[in-house]
Amino acid sequence: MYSTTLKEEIKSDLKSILSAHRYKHVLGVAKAARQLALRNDYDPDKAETAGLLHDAAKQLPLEEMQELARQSFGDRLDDAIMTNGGLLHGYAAVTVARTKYHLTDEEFLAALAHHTTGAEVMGTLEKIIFVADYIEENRDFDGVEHLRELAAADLDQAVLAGYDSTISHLLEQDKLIFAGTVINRNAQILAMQKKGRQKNG
Ligand SMILES: Nc1ncnc2c1ncn2[C@@H]1O[C@H](COP(=O)(O)OP(=O)(O)O)[C@@H](O)[C@H]1O
Repeated sequence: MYSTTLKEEIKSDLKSILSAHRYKHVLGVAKAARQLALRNDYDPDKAETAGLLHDAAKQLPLEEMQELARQSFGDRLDDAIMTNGGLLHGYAAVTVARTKYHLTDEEFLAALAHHTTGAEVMGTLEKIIFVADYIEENRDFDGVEHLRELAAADLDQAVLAGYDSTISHLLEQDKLIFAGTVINRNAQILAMQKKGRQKNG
């Protein structure tokens, strides 16, 4: 399903539609996703393919992203997401994956959709792509090394640190913070607390 042939086809398509900088980032995310999958008992080819496709709609005009997102989500997305390409492109990538590559696996599509916003409940692949986007080898921001260390040790801690990094960065820049990110961060903390309680009996 997530074969070398498919990955090569996707890479060749992306190379022609993305800037060199974005294409390099995408290859970095695919590589990081593969490594995180191997560390977390997940299918590495599926994770690598999701890494390749996560930004497939990133450089389209907002109107095209909106049209693509509507094809998969109808009017279910918040206006705050629908009007912000930075938040919307992952949801638009779902339609690219479905229509261009005939990928229909729900876990796979959710990982594309939620790679920027996160979600209140995330499965392993969603977490892998969310974290890979921060830690891939071309990223160079304050705190990236710490995030890489967390990701190597504990995927859930890295997800939380990812939310924190985005929120801090937006605060520093006096930018709007999509409220869903704060809600999803709280849900991640509660899920980690619950898991800790279960582990400790
Ligand atoms: N909670 C949020 N509120 C507002 N903007 C956000 C939020 N989360 C991410 N963004 C912005 O959306 C854009 C896309 O983020 P992201 O998908 O992580 O980047 P990339 O596509 O480069 O990997 C970034 O400019 C980021 O700052």
